Amino acid sequence: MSNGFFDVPHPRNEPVLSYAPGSKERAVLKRALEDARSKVLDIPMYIGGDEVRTGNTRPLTPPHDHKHLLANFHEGDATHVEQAINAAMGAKALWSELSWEYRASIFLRAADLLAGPYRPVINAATMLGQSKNAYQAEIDSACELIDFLRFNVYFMTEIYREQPASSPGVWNRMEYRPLEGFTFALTPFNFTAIAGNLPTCMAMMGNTVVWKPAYTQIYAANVIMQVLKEAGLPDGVINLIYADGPTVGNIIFNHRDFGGLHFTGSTAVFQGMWKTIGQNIHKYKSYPRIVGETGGKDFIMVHKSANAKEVSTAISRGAFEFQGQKCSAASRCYIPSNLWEDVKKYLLEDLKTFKMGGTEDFGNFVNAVIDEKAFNSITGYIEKARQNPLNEIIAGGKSDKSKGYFIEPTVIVSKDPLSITMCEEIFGPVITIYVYHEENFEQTLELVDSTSPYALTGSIFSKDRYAIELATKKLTNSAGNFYINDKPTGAVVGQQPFGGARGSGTNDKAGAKVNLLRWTSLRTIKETFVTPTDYRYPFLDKE
Ligand SMILES: NC(=O)c1ccc[n+]([C@@H]2O[C@H](COP(=O)([O-])OP(=O)(O)OC[C@H]3O[C@@H](n4cnc5c(N)ncnc54)[C@H](O)[C@@H]3O)[C@@H](O)[C@H]2O)c1
Ligand SMILES: N[C@@H](CCC=O)C(=O)O
Repeated sequence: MSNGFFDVPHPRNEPVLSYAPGSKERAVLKRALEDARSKVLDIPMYIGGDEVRTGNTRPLTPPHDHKHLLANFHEGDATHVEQAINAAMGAKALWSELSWEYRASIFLRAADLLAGPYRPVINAATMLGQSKNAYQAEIDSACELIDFLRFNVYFMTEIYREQPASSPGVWNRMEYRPLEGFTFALTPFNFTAIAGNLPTCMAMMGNTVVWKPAYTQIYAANVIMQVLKEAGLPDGVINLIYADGPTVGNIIFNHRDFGGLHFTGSTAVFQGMWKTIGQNIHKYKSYPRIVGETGGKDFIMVHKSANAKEVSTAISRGAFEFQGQKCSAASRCYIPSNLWEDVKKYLLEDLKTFKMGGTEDFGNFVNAVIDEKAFNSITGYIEKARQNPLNEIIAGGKSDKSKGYFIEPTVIVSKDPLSITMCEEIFGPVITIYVYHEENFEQTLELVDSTSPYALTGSIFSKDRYAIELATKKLTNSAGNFYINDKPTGAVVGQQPFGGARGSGTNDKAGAKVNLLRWTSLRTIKETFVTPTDYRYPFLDKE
């Protein structure tokens, strides 16, 4: 029984540890990396209370060292998708009726476990499984995931507090029910925090979940599941399965009790699923909620008044951190002719100092791309760009997949602002730069807006306030996250709610109250204290 209106701890962003040479956290993380490297895990699916091993195993290897075996995971098939749905449906009644503060406690405890004993474990898993260096793993798998859990609990209580007005003699109440049926979380490879956030924020609101991560993120997904179990998540609330996407989708999107999709991944996959859900709409008990955060072709737009060194630094970090595999990564840049020579000089100086290699060497700024398919796709774009006489590759362009999937950070300068690499999402360490005449700022803003179907992130660099205001207005719909004098990556939960519109998704802002609202179905209750007993209006017969 719960008697009390409880306040949850006010969330603060988890401090980012530095991993400086000689620091305690660096030593602990190094040990966690050694420990993880020294064994081969056997990773099951988690369905209901069971660890499910099918015997149909597939290997997991570090992208930067693909001959080293980290783990084998057990792949499932259609029967496991059915089992996961049944487990989610079976757990629903108890979970949805559990008082919210007990649900909240589980996720707050998970956050503290991640901030404490599991921090090196989940960072090491992300560094090895996804080839993310220590600094990038820390902001993702530790800090952002911890923030998602703590802030979402807080946002949940803000939602529950929102209640309607009541007139005299009446008490109106708003009840925040979970969605009917079960929900589905489909998560990408690139952020451990996103993989953890999508299923947990639905579960927090009282839903039960079938969760399918990208195969290339399973190594860290397994740690998330261990943390949730240790935090006390009851069996069947989140069911983690590994089966190929279309197999899973085919069963889930044909199920009468499918209640909602929480997706992050590529635009093409999202659009395909939306179409299937639309075609099947008559089969469902309710209209499923559909939330998808998808691709981007994120820009840096520079005004003639900008500082060249600031711009080159934003390119170095915005385009090449985590090998450009952030949906927010800068991949097209518009530089005025008066600044180009300086920006180019500083950028090439930076690139010469980049070290590329595995994640266990903390000096490497650049690591490997996620897998061979991504390697082939990205190098294919570079080769196509090389063949275009309007392009010049001024840095990088080489690659080697013999030990790991390494691609040099690549800078293409294009005389054609609509060349392929200016327009399409590449999702790798490649940026294309278009140098415009310094007096053509306004026309170039129009080009920025119309070049790509996406609208995820973008930056304006300028010292001129009029130019900043003009860009902010002209690019109103070009980005869901817009940055002034900063790189377009690195959104922080609670500070820059994240997501884009147009081809980049439904813009339901990860790590924000508006996102949690999608996972609840409101019931309005009106209670009348003195119920009328006469149908006549008070003065009906007094005329
Ligand atoms: N907007 C954002 O917030 C955001 C954040 C991270 C990544 N992304 C985007 O994600 C993409 C990179 O991630 P990815 O390569 O893992 O994306 P992806 O679309 O290939 O995969 C995402 C998930 O969908 C599954 N999947 C793939 N094809 C499927 C199908 N036909 N049916 C059902 N499921 C299917 C995958 O197995 C994976 O679990 C990029 O486009 C990037 O921009 C967007
Ligand atoms: N939220 C992250 C990007 C997530 C997508 O990959 C950022 O802001 O850089």
